[in-house]
Parts: sequence; C-alpha cells; structure tokens
Amino acid sequence: MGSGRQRPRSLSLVVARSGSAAVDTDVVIVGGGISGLACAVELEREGVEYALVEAQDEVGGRVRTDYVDGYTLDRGFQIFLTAYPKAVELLDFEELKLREFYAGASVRYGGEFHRVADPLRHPVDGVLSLANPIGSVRDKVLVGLYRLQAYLKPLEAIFAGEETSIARHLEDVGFSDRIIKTFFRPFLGGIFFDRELGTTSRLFEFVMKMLATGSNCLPEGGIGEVSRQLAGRLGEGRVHLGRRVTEVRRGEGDGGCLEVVCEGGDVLRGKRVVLATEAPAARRIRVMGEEMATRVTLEEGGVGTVCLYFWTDRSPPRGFGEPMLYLNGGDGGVVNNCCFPSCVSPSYAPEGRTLVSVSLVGDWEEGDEELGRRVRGELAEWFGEDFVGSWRLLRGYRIPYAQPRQGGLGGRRMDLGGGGVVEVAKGEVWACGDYLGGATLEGAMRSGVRAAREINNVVLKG
Ligand SMILES: Cc1cc2nc3c(=O)[nH]c(=O)nc-3n(C[C@H](O)[C@H](O)[C@H](O)COP(=O)(O)OP(=O)(O)OC[C@H]3O[C@@H](n4cnc5c(N)ncnc54)[C@H](O)[C@@H]3O)c2cc1C
Repeated sequence: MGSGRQRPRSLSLVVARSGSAAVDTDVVIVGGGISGLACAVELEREGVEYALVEAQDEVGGRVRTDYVDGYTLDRGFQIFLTAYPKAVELLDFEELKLREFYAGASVRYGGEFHRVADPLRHPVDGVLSLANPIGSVRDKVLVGLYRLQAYLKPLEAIFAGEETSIARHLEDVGFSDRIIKTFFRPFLGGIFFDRELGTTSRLFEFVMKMLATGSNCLPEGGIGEVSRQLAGRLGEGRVHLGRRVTEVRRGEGDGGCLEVVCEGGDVLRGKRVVLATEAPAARRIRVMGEEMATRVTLEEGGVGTVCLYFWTDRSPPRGFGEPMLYLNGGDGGVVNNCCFPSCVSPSYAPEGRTLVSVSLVGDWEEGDEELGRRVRGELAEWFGEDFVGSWRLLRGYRIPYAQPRQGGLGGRRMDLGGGGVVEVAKGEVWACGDYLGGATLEGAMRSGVRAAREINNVVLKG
C-alpha cells in the first residue's frame, strides 16, 4: 500500500532543518507533542516570544494520524473525550468534527457478546444488561451509582484524593471479581495499557468522570487533528522540525542566554527553556552538564501497545454496524479491544470499505503478518469467518512506549490537577509532559499550559 497523503488541510509550519539556527528568543520549547504545543499556544496567547523545536518531521508526538490510500490511520487507537477541561479551553470542537462512540461497550465473553451500557445515555440497554453474565445485578447497580458519584465528585477532590491501584479500588467499591475480569480489565487495559490494573485509582476516577460528563469520540480527520489544530494556532516560523535536542547549557558571554544544542551542532538561544519531551527522551537530555534524570524523578519504564489495521470491502455483519467498542472479556487470546472506526466516522475509510482497528496490550515479538493471522483467527469467532476472511492487513503500529507507568504507589505522586511541571534549573529550565501530569490528552495539555504560565510569571517579573 502506498501512502498517498490525504490530509484534510495543510499547515504553514516553517521547516528549518539545516544551516545555522541561531534563533534568539525568550523561550525555547523542546518537543512538539500535545504538552509542547499547549505550552506554545499559551505563550502565543500571552504574546511571549518562543521557538518550538521538534525532533520528528511533524508535530504531534504520540498524537498523529497517517493517511494511507484513503484510510485514516491513527498511530495507535486513541479516543478523544469531550469533557477534558483543558481541551474545552484550547480546542475548537466544531472544527474537529467529533464523531461519537456508543456510550458503553460490547464484551465478548463465553462465546457471546454482552453489552455494558451507560445507564443514563442508553437506559433500555442498561436495563437489558442487568441479566447478562458481565457481573451480577449488584455490579450493574454499582456501575450506575459509581457513574453518578463520578458525575458529582469535583475534579479537585479526585486529583487531591487518596490513591491505590485500580484493582484494589474496584474491590473496595464492592465490584465482583467477575466484572473486574470481564469488563474492567479489557476496558481499562485498553485505556492505560495495563491489564493488571496497577495504575493509580485517581486516573481511573478521572477517566470515569470524563466519561460521565462528556462523550468519547474520534475527530473526523483522525486523532492527529488535535495536534494540527493546536499547531495551527502558532505564529509563522515558530516551529522548527527535524531537530533533536541533546543538551541545554549556559551560553558564554551572551547576556545569560541558555543554549539549546541540537544533534549536528545547531544551537538555539533562549532565556528560558521548557523540556516537553516524553520521559525516556527527557532522561537523555543534558541540562547544565547533568542528565535530566538526575534533576527530576522520572517514572521508570512505560507501557506499550500494538495496533493493527485491516481493510475490507465488506460491511460489518448485521448487529455490528454501530460505533461500538468491542472488548475481550475472556482469559485467552491476543486481542484486547477492537472497533470499526469507519462505523464511527465514515471518513476513516474510502466509500464502500470498512476499516478495522485491533489493539493488543504490551510488546509482541511476532511480525505484523503473523500477529495479523492470529488476530484474524481469533476475531473470526467473534464476527464470523466470512467477514473476517475478507480482511486484509493494512498497517501495524508498534508503540513500545505508549504511556509512562502510572502506578503512583510508593513512588512519585503525579500532580494530575496542577500538571506536574518541574523546575529543572531555577527560574530557567522547566519540564512538562504526560509523565508528570497524567498520560491523557488532558494531562499533557494541562502540563504544557502550566509550564507556560510559570515561565510567563518569571518573564514578566524579571
Ligand atoms: C496508542 C496510544 C493511545 C492513547 N490513548 C489515549 C486516549 O485514548 N485518550 C487520551 O487522553 N490519551 C491517550 N493516550 C495518551 C496521550 O496521547 C499522551 O499522554 C500525550 O499525547 C503525551 O503528550 P506529551 O506531549 O507529553 O508527549 P509526546 O507526545 O511523546 O511528545 C513529546 C515530543 O517530544 C519530541 N522529542 C523527544 N525528544 C526530543 C528531543 N531530544 N528534541 C526535540 N524533540 C524531542 C518527540 O518527538 C515528541 O513529538 C494514548 C497514547 C498512545 C500512544
């Protein structure tokens, strides 16, 4: 398959890859993922001079979309939650043309599909689901009550609250082992790439609140539209692509400027620096002669996923055409969750075609073809051999570091409410990103904006 670009619209980002890059500015932002972009948007809004340096050929970091032969392929399956407060502040939802998923999921368990519905949005399905084997009637009532409580509980209380692992939290609430295994494990496994449910319960409560107060969607042009929309808010010439930063050091005789050194020797000069890279990359950057890791406590390791895309010229069989998330509620198999993105937004596939997205949790040794065969074998039991036999592998994305580990237990407590910005060198260098503020689009945006505000205070003061 070729990769004919069918970007919904283009951006006028200035690419400056070679030559001398003696940019003199107030703030240099290193990293053009969601946190770096949010930081830049805030600085732009405040009228602060800045330059953003990104190692890749496009901004977005982990939030990018490829356009291949008329298909819209997000680099790993991601969902946009409309209730994210920072997203409400920073993004134009109408322009994103958000298309909603069904509020709930269909769980494959015991050789059949069973619906778990949001009882307030789909009351009939909610009642019908009472008798299904995905937990007891008591579990379903608890889901309803938990949803109500999530709706009512203020965000601040969630962020500041006690934390334990999600597994422990669910037990404490009173959920049965069965619903934890059949529903919560694949559902949250797909969100946090952690089927063991060791992630902090504060993040679970946060996501439940977001699901209770808004909807889960895909932007018509793919999840990468979120990044592109933020980048579209930046002034011309602010973004410098294809530059990997290796070091931040003090410049000599330069009026106290900091030098941001890129691979190949290019240097950008700024008064303040924001490191908005993912945690493993941040570890490698030297700041004032020391590795970043010695200055900031960085969460060890990350969690990964594999996302396989298939196409078919067949429509999903009867009963499978809804914008539904399908979960593996059983103990075996490689698939965690799957969906038909083109049933959520037809823009994800050419007319007459269906796009299939299948997510696996963790790293997998097998190649895409082999994994694709296993996936098809497994899902033929779900959707029928006829339909699945028509699937052709389109592309596989392997994302070994999709999110930081977010155990939060006994280690660093993530500052979910504040964005978790760290002052790496006093009044000069800050670090932001999802490993500090929570690995969601909201956490990354919150962290980036907070970094900009802290700097702005310093710049304004000084
Ligand atoms: C597959 C997947 C599914 C997800 N699902 C969801 C979801 O459904 N909902 C949700 O809210 N969140 C989801 N997330 C999490 C969310 O996407 C991330 O938390 C967020 O995008 C992280 O943004 P960031 O800016 O902190 O980091 P990144 O996106 O990693 O950005 C860091 C940037 O820094 C650049 N960089 C690194 N080193 C250097 C260097 N030395 N010099 C210059 N640039 C450098 C990188 O190239 C990158 O562009 C998902 C993530 C993945 C991967």
